[in-house]
Amino acid sequence: MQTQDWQLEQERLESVRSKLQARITELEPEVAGMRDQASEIRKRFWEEVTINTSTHEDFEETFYTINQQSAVLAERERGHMRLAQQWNNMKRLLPSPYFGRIDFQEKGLALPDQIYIGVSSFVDEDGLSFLIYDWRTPIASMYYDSSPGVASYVTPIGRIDGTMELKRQFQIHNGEIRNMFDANETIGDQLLQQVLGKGADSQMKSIVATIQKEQNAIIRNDTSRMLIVQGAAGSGKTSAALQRVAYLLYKHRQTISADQIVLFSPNPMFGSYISTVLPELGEDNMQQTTFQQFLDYWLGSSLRPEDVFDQIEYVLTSHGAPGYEARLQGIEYKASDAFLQALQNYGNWLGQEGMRFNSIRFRNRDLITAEQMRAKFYGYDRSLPLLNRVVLLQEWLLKELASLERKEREESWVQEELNYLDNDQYADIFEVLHKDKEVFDIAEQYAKVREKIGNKRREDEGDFDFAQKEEELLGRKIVKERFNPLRKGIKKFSFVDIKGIYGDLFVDEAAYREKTNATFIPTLWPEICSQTKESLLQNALFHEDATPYLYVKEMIEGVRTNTEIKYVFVDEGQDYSTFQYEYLKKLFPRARMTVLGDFGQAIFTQATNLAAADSPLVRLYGEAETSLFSLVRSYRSTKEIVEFTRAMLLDGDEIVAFERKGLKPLLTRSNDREKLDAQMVADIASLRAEGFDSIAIITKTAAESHKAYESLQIQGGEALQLVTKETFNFEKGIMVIPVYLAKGVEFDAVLVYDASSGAYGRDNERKLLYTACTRAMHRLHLYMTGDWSPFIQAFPVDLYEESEAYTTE
Ligand SMILES: Nc1ncnc2c1ncn2[C@@H]1O[C@H](COP(=O)(O)OP(=O)(O)OP(=O)(O)O)[C@@H](O)[C@H]1O
Repeated sequence: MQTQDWQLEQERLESVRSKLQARITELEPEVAGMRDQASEIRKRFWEEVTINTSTHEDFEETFYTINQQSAVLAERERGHMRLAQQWNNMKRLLPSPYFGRIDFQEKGLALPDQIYIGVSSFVDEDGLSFLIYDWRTPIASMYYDSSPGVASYVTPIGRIDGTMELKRQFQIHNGEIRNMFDANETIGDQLLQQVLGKGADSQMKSIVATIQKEQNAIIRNDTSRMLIVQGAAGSGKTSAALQRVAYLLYKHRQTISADQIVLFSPNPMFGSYISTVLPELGEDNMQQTTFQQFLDYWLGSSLRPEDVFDQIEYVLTSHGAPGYEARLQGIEYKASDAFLQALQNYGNWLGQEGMRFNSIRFRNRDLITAEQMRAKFYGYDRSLPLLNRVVLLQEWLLKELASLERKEREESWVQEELNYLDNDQYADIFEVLHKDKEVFDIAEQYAKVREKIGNKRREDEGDFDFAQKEEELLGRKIVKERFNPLRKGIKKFSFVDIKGIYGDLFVDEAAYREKTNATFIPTLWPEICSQTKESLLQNALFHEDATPYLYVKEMIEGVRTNTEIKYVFVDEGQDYSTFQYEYLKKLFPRARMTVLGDFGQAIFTQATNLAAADSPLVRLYGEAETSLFSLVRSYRSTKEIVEFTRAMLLDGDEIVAFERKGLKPLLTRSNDREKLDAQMVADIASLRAEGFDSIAIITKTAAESHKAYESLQIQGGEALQLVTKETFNFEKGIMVIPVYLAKGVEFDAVLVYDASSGAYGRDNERKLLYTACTRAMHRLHLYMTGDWSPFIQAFPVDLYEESEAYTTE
């Protein structure tokens, strides 16, 4: 790079920075002023309006004044937000205003444009010349998509053709150009090398300066209803997803806001890991949740749904336990398309027979029996959908209940309860009654009606037996209060016995076949049935039953929907079953979906292959509305680690390593676990000394994490953090973590605690080991006593180094 170029760029940088600084200083009082104004209006809101409701006209006038005042307030607040956002953007730009430049000669124009690209736009005083272009503008897409030469970009009014004459990358810190490269490649590897060579952080970073072409296509795709990304470990799926959120928020800033986007993440800790990316880009965070939180919310009060982590812990630790094989078959079947179809058929069957209801009981007797409900329900027109009939039944029940409530007032317990009211309670209710104008009106009306019906002269005030009437009213009130929970229950459909209806699926094979028309039934069905019933009996739900249960519940009670959400993102999408996707589709009917995942990391039994030709995901919205992207280049790990890890997968050949050099993975064995633990502690110390701050000891299960944590401490391991499913914050340091909780995150160095054939020998453990090893950015160590996992034994020996544990106690 010419010194002169460098100097010119530094001068331009200084000029842009001083303009930024000047604008920030200029806006500062305005921003503060608007804030004060808005809060002043808010404070004086009620002083400005006179509430007058004496006549209809006064009321209307009051109403309009309030509306007007709130419109003024809202406008000021919007103005303040816009200004504050501009101001914040400029402050964010100041230390490093841009990271890229392209010179673009548009066809037909005389001179090329210099386009500088940063995290947001900045326009010169003339209001026309862009000193910095936001990375999300159409013109900036060329920076990611094209190399110098013929280039074009698409705007809302059509395609613009021309030639890219220069493409330059910058690393700018605190107003100084630290590095500058002219790139021939789409995005020069040099800069990416530097970025990827850095240490892991407890928070993910934005990648806008080095987005790769194939990632850019995902970020900017705005046509598909369903966008599926299958990508190797470390290929930037999560990164692409987050920059995509920022892109959508920019492109649709007039119509959508961050809270209309929801991201499903694999565990709560992951939420903390990615929480700073969007704010770093000047955008608000989208909503974040886990599927588990959803299940707990919708099922939690009536049943205890097992969480996915307990399920996987069972799968990984209970081999050979009674019922294990059946449970495994059950997990697989209950996540399948076949079961979904069976439940839909079950819905039709229930339309004709077999609905179960809960009697409505009061004071130890049935007010309305399940039998009455069944008769009523099947008395409705059978061509009506199940759901409509349930609603009709609900309406009928509410009416019935109202008349039963009236009758109940005559029951002796009401009088008894009145007698038992102590003086204070009586006085309280009495007082309330007196204050309650409505109740007086009722008493008054009651008197009038009596007068009419009985054709009797209305008693004088003095004749009116207030004591008696009030006692009646008290009685009513008591019954009403007691009936309230029943009413609420009916409104919440508690008269439908969902538990019984779901349980009826698991009686025996013949019944199941009859109710569902199922053609395929797992071989261990009788055992699956007894396990499921047993768990329901204890008011618990296996994880694999939770979503199907919810599906049946909603088939009968109606689907809860959220029409506000416009985009749904599912990270680690391979871990969701067909059911879960069907459920998400129903829950968010107006949303577009982006699903990112890696079948190579499908460690849960209910996995979905995102990219398979018959993937249920493609069927969800249909092929025409679905786009499938594939990312094969792995950015996280060094070349040596990628070459080692991809050899674990059956189809790992297509994974491409990014050219970043490091040490080969190190395999350490010993016959003595204590000695091995001592070796691990010594290795951790030397990794720390080399400057690696984030180190994970990855175990297969939570149980093994506890054991490892304790024995490493005994061997002198200090400052270890034990990560469990309850850990919400991802912190830098040395952590002991089960592999399924380390999904999606990364560490400078990974130490696999036990890579023996005992730990990772079965076929379903291959992907677990792959997931564990692919968390490593710079160093990977594996330890074991006994024999190496067969997935490692099969490797060519030049993929790793070997050593014996040498430390002695
Ligand atoms: N274009 C890029 N520029 C710089 N860094 C990148 C780029 N793409 C990915 N990375 C980095 O690579 C690492 C892995 O990215 P990310 O976590 O998004 O991958 P992933 O596909 O979601 O991985 P996994 O499936 O293993 O969870 C991160 O450190 C990320 O910052």
